[in-house]
Amino acid sequence: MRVTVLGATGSVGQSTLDLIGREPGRFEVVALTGGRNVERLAADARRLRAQVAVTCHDGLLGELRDALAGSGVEARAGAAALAEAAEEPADRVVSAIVGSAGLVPGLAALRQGTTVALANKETLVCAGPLVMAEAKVHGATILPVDSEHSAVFQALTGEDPAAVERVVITASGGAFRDWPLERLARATPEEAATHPNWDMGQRITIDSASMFNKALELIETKEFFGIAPERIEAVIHPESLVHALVGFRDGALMAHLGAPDMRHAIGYALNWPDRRDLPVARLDLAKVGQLTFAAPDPARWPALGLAREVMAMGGAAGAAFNAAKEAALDLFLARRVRFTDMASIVAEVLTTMSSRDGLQNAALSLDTVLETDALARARANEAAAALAAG
Ligand SMILES: NC(=O)C1=CN([C@@H]2O[C@H](COP(=O)(O)OP(=O)(O)OC[C@H]3O[C@@H](n4cnc5c(N)ncnc54)[C@H](OP(=O)(O)O)[C@@H]3O)[C@@H](O)[C@H]2O)C=CC1
Ligand SMILES: CC(=O)[C@@H](O)[C@H](O)COP(=O)(O)O
Ligand SMILES: [Mn+2]
Repeated sequence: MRVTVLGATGSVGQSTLDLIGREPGRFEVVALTGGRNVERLAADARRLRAQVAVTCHDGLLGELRDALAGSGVEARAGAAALAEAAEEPADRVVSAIVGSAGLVPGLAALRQGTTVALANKETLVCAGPLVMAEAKVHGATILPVDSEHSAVFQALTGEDPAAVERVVITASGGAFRDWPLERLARATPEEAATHPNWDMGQRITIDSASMFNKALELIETKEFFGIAPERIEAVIHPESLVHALVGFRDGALMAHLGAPDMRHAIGYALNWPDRRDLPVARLDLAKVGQLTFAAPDPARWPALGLAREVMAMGGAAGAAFNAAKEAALDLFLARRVRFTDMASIVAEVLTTMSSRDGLQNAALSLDTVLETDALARARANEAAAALAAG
């Protein structure tokens, strides 16, 4: 099987390479892409005998070439090279870049009619209708890798979509689930970047603490499965063992359980439509003992309410929401805004852009999405400046 991994140096990327490395001879690695971590990219490209290694940073081409000298792996750099790598013929393209930067290369792969294993949820949040339409036109398949969406996909296999009554995705509650509300404003990036159950990249881990990750996932569920927003629920489940549940018209609720290990969802997408052995821990339910669920508190996690507003708006609202969230996260990481300011900034951007920039009426093309993304980042920085000015 020919495989390309976009975002190979990250958390999902490394879990993917772990699976690939366990089955020598089964996979032919076409392209691996990364960003700043040229050393890791080159080492993995050598070890797995990739045809091409690409860093998204033009300025790192020399470093990548040096690191690959004598290996036979071709070094490339820059945004265009990244999209070209995604277009190389492959049986699976794993889309695991973080942020809206994953949209263009993911779309490039879909336009080749490739089967894309999609971890980059931002692709669907920013441009869901466009991406799903392009996949259809080009005969491409999207397999969800986000754990909740892989779980829903598995629960739906063989079922009549018309019989689905609701979809429930679970949320751990992140780092601050049990913190007193008044302490949240003083939370540091280091505290937010500690997940209770999953070992993930820094950005998604902080998004779990703010619940922006689940907000993105509500939108991802709507766009990928075509389910009406009022039929999609998020429930707090601190153990992260039940990933999602699908409710049917007869009242049956089918749950997907598994250890919090992304190699399950990644392996499922690599092996689909088959199931093969995967090196993930098996749950001992007697040891697990009990599973707990609770309704999310809107005061603690305003991001969920914002996601509902975005789904109601439609148009380019998803692109603005995601970009404002990314910009607010950058500001939080730079310690220029407080943890709780992130939701205020995103809310302000949505309000401003829906009244001044016609967000909800935008016809969704790639250009509109990219323009909206850039504008929302600028608006988020304006909102942060206004907050700082008091
Ligand atoms: N981690 C997880 O368990 C899960 C992740 N996801 C989703 O998967 C995606 C990846 O997450 P995760 O693996 O945690 O992220 P990481 O931050 O660990 O990795 C991100 C990857 O993207 C690369 N990258 C960063 N910026 C750019 C850019 N501008 N252009 C091209 N490549 C870039 C990084 O390169 P480098 O590091 O070399 O700079 C790295 O390879 C996200 O969309 C996330 O929401 C979904 C479910 C679970
Ligand atoms: C593993 C995965 O899919 C993450 O998106 C996970 O859902 C994050 O955990 P939270 O439930 O805390 O957001
Ligand atoms: Mn998830």
